[in-house]
Amino acid sequence: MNSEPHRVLPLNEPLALRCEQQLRERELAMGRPGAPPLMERAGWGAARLARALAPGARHVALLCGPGNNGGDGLIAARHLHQQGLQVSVHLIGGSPRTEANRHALAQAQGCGIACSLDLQIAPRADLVIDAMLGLGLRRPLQGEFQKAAALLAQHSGLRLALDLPSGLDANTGADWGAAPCDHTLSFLALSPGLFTGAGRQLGGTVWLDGLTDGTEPPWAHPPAAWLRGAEALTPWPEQGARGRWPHAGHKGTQGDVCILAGAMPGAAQLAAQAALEAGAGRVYVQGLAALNAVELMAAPAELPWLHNVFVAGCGWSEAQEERLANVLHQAKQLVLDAGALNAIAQSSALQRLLAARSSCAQETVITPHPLEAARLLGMDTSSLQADRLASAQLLADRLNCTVILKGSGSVVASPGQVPSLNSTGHAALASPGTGDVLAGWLAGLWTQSKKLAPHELAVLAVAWHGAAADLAPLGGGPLIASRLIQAMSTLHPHRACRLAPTTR
Ligand SMILES: NC(=O)C1=CN([C@@H]2O[C@H](COP(=O)(O)OP(=O)(O)OC[C@H]3O[C@@H](n4cnc5c(N)ncnc54)[C@H](O)[C@@H]3O)[C@@H](O)[C@H]2O)[C@@H](O)CC1
Ligand SMILES: [K+]
Repeated sequence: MNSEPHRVLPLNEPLALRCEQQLRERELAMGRPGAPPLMERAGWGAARLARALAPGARHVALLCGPGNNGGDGLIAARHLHQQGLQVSVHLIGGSPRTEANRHALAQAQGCGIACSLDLQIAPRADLVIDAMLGLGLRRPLQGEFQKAAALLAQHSGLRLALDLPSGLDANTGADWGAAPCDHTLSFLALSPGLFTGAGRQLGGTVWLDGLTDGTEPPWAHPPAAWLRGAEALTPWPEQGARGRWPHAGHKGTQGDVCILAGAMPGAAQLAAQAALEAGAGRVYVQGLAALNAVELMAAPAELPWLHNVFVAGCGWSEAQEERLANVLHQAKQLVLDAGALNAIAQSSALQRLLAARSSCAQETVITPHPLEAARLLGMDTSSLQADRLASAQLLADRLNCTVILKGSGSVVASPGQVPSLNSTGHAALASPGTGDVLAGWLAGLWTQSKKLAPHELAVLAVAWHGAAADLAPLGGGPLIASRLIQAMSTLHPHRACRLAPTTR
């Protein structure tokens, strides 16, 4: 069975993301004598998708680079020309540097396609295909490439990138000068860089053509990362969790959460409300004079360390930091955010305590945003953001815990596991308090779900958080944290199941 381009999101199942090296190995493993070259299949897939995305297009302009990415574009140009479209090819970066590109160029010219060194993209082109650079990107765009990217960014036609937006780093999502595209068609497998860093912003709607004919060998290595998303919610695997309370269940059977509040009461309140809505049996808050919801409870003076999931750090100031060592010693299951993370960043003793927790059968999930993660790693934020996957993994390995590195394409990393990239959510989530909601929601799920590992719970919570934002009526503005809790709550499939209650 021959593959064809299909839209990647929303996901039906976890999707393997492959680094450049794995894609190169795969290309070699798939090239068999007698089979059509992969580039031929890629160009054909690109032409098909171009027609589907812009069925009324009459004029297509292609920016083709000197490597095999340019070759994909030249083959697409040939097919589009043969289908009767007006096609103009702009050769960027000089003469072909690969045999396959040379062959594709000769074929395109042989069909009578105008291939020019002129950079001016026809303003009337309905569709512009970016085939300048793909996996072979090695440095920031300069000269002709930079000019072409600037023209592409300003063009009014639909923009389709082949394999990757030219200038986007496949492995890391670092932006080396790419123009944002409306669509990206990737070949063989998806790169992590499309889903984190600048990738979500630059790639637009992502499509995949595996270039398979059903006879390929299996991949030789585990993926570089898993792409996760709303699929994590559907088979919510834990009986009795989040809304699916057993028929004879009650608040005492669902598990409790304890939020350790700080100087800014709103943060703890949001985390507590989120834990409650996530389905925790009882939610205690310690350290607040007044609680904003009647369902929340003041924590007892003697904290029940063994039976609660604890959340520490939301709204903390320095005054709360001195209790952190005790929390790290005592809490069996612990979510650490914000102020707690900044305290740990400044203290190697606290870092050692945190790293030692897993050897005492204590589990921890930390939820840093990029600045907090950079402080924990002792690096600057831009270096951390330049490779979010690697940074999150380094942090997880160093602190021996599960890390949720927030931001565009949140990363979940744990020691010894393939990291995950989250595909749900958007910038409206970056409003004040949404991090507190995530920490509380995670704790609320965790306390009901003793069988799921922290890594999988973190994947689930992050996907839920983003999926609620994807579905909430936004009106274009930021998503207010308290409204996000409501959106997360109503998103749960069980809400719909209320119409047909079970007797289980
Ligand atoms: N790997 C695979 O399995 C497949 C690859 N194919 C295509 O082949 C592409 C990879 O081809 P290549 O390895 O030839 O790489 P590219 O076509 O991405 O570009 C490589 C060339 O660009 C130069 N270059 C790198 N960075 C530059 C910069 N910033 N400014 C100017 N020039 C720069 C390099 O020196 C090299 O000459 C993929 O992205 C994909 O489009 C497809 O044909 C099918 C399958
Ligand atoms: K490209």
